[in-house]
Amino acid sequence: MFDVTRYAIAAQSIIDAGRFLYGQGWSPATSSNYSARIDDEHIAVTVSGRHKGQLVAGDVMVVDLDGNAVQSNARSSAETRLHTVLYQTFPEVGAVLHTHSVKATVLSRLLPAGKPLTLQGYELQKAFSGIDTHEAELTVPVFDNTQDIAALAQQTGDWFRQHPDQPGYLIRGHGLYTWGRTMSDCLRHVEAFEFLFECELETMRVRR
Ligand SMILES: CSCCC(=O)C(=O)COP(=O)(O)O
Ligand SMILES: [Zn+2]
Repeated sequence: MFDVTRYAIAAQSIIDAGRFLYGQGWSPATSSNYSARIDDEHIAVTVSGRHKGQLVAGDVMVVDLDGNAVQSNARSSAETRLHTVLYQTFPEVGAVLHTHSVKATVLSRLLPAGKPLTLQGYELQKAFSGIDTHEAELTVPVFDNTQDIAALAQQTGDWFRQHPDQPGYLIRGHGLYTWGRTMSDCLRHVEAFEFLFECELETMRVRR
């Protein structure tokens, strides 16, 4: 069982995040999925296929950390396991956001296969929790897109267990996953990534 008040707070944070992310153009149409922790065993997560700019309470449901629906007949996000693996791996994670922006999608397609995106020298890197200098090196792995979400969950879990300080990853031609202790930390991380992706794309354009 889960606490209903905690669920309501988590669901509202997801609804609000959807309005913001859709408004920025980072979660068009039914793309993207969002979650927020309720307790050690449960998260609130978006129902699959819902428009993320128009979320209402019925578009958010509860799953356990194995991705099983709790007190709901709805189908949770097709990518639920990409969320649960992060909550299982990092007990301090309180929210996970997956977005489908143009910049994340284009940049992930331009990066050479098998190489992560390395970010260094940007003052804005300090927007990420735990980073206090532009000299820090952020490594953003790029996983190939797949419809085999269980396999991708395994891959991402394995990578982040080895790199627990890195705040997100790209899926090629698909989008961004990032997380934080709170929903507002997580939203800040999405914004920071978007700024940095734009800088990287602009740098590539100028260097061509
Ligand atoms: C229309 S986008 C294709 C699915 C996807 O990548 C996504 O983020 C949304 O899937 P969900 O099942 O969470 O609605
Ligand atoms: Zn997606």
